[in-house]
Amino acid sequence: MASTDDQTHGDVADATSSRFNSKNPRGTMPDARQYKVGILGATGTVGQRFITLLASHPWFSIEALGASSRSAGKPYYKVAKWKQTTPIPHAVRDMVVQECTPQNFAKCAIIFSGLDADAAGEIEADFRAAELCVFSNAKNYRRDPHVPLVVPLVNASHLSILPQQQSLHSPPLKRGFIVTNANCSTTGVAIPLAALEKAFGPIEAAIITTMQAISGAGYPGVPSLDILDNVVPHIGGEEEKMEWEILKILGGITDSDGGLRAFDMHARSPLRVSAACNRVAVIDGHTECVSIRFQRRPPPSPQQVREAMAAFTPDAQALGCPSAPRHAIVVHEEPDRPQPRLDRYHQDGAGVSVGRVRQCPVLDIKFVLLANNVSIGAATSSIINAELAALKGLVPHVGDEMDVVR
Ligand SMILES: NC(=O)C1=CN([C@@H]2O[C@H](COP(=O)(O)OP(=O)(O)OC[C@H]3O[C@@H](n4cnc5c(N)ncnc54)[C@H](OP(=O)(O)O)[C@@H]3O)[C@@H](O)[C@H]2O)C=CC1
Ligand SMILES: N[C@@H](CC(=O)OP(=O)(O)O)C(=O)O
Repeated sequence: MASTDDQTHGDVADATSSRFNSKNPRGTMPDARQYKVGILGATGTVGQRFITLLASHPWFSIEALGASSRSAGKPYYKVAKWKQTTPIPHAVRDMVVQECTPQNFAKCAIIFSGLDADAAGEIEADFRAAELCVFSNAKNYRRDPHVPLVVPLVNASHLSILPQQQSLHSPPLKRGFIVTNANCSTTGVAIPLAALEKAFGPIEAAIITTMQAISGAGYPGVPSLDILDNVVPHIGGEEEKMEWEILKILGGITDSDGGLRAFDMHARSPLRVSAACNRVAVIDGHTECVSIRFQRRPPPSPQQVREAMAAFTPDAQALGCPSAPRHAIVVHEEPDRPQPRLDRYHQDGAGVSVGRVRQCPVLDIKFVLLANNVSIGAATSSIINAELAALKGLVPHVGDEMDVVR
């Protein structure tokens, strides 16, 4: 079982828990220089979490903030409806919010995007075309055949498609790219599924029922009269995203006839996924009930599943990404865990909590998971993706020659 030695509970833990991976302690940088980063959608739910997490990041320093023209030109503290449990970091409080144009972010090596999907498509494409490295939370490019959809604790290897994305761009790019992370519910379930496929081989079927927090809908999100005392059994487009994104994330990359590399959508061992998504009256933290069937017969026992999940060590941890959780999956023995209120800020929301691992009388195994939708479901994943890209030499410092890094 994963140790819970560093476990802390409740919202206060957000401000106090030890954040950075001890394998790569604070201050250890790939090349002793900080990367300047910009945040698009900085005033929103995900943008605020970016700011909180990046304020003390050992490699990244916040250089510029962007949002809509409603906010541009004004000091950050005046336009952000700040909902984090810690104050706005001093260094960004008075920063003037910019329009989201590449010129305003020219000093940045890395761009984190928490843009509303209605705006993200065009803006992120413009930033990539301006040779900026974009790490996006928006759904717009997740299905692009040359854009990696990376859950950093699962498929960091998909970053290897980036040179192809750059060479196919018109005109070809030297440093700009887009990396997306997944839908928040997708991210939560992809991590234990990846752990189990690594230990026991292909999973054939997954049936997932989500109970998703209000913050998943951004701010101000779902009206209180719709969600208080209620469960809403529909989140537009969510089920389709989960059923599709899991296949891209858990699939590999193959070489096709034309010499182009392509995502194989878990095609060699087809996985069928059914998702049912519900909005519940929880502020942060998506809970998911998952039943799975393995290809292998006989399937692993619940105890073997618990042990495999607790032992799962993703590349991001082994490589020393500072924001990777110490335990990718924390396995609970208590029959009433995980719970959003108790478990969502464990490890600063960077891991997944799993409990109630038991036999499923219809498929093989069932369990419950909890993932912080705004942290590992959004901002934390983008940040670890950028750490991975930096470690792999894919993110040059502004002003560096590209042959230094490739
Ligand atoms: N919340 C979550 O749990 C998750 C969210 N996501 C995705 O992350 C993205 C951000 O979500 P979230 O933070 O919840 O959304 P919010 O609605 O809270 O924030 C949206 C942000 O986008 C900015 N924005 C809106 N329109 C424009 C525009 N035309 N030009 C420039 N900026 C604009 C807003 O700026 P302003 O304040 O000026 O209006 C704000 O900063 C979305 O794409 C969402 O789907 C992904 C996973 C999880
Ligand atoms: N739809 C998710 C959050 C989200 O914005 O997802 P996506 O980035 O896939 O649109 C939720 O409501 O909880």
